[in-house]
Amino acid sequence: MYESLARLQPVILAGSNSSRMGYNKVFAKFGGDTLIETIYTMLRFSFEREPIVVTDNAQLLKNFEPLKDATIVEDKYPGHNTLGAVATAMESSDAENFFVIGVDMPFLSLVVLERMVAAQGIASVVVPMLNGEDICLHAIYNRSLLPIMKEKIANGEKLLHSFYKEVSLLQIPLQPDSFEADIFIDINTPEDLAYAQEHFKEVHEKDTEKILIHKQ
Ligand SMILES: Nc1nc2c(ncn2[C@@H]2O[C@H](COP(=O)(O)OP(=O)(O)OP(=O)(O)O)[C@@H](O)[C@H]2O)c(=O)[nH]1
Repeated sequence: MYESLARLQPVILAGSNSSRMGYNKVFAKFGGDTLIETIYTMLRFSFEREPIVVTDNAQLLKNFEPLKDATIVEDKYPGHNTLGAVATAMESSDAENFFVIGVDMPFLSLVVLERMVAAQGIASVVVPMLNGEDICLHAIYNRSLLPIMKEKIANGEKLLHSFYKEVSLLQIPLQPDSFEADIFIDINTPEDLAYAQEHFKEVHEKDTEKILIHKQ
């Protein structure tokens, strides 16, 4: 089932602004662990390649015991946010395709992921789309994007989708109000965290076959 994910390089963006959360959300408690552990473990068990964690403070994460064996790289383009972080990941791995997820998105749908994986190779970005919005931090990026990303960085850009209009892009539409769409929660505030915690229980009860969660 997970065979098609084998070549993908999973990447967790774990920068630590967290201004809406009020504390570093990387360490927010989620499902008994922290968000970073939840995602890291989930990806480790689901992908063949070891996840790369990209952060603006590598030492902080290296000192965190549950990540002691993790590959943690520090942003090579500080101040260039998610755009710089993905470029950093590409420069730290020889992989062709990168599955990029934010540390604040603790669920993965196998159904959506399989659709994305099937589409990789057709376009240089494969991104789920919900209500007309691209979910940039749950998407697959091809290495061929690196030059345009670096060009954007040189021009002062920070946003990952700054180059979307200039490259081949495949959007995977999600049905609003569906179970699939429901798991695309990103956690920005304490209220989001409380909601996701509640949702976490529901997801467990509902459909663990289709959802990758860290519990094995
Ligand atoms: N490595 C890295 N990750 C980042 C950076 N900026 C944002 N991220 C990650 O990208 C994801 C989405 O970022 P935001 O939702 O804007 O999170 P944030 O900037 O920490 O939070 P706010 O300050 O509330 O906007 C989160 O997983 C962040 O950890 C960055 O400069 N470097």
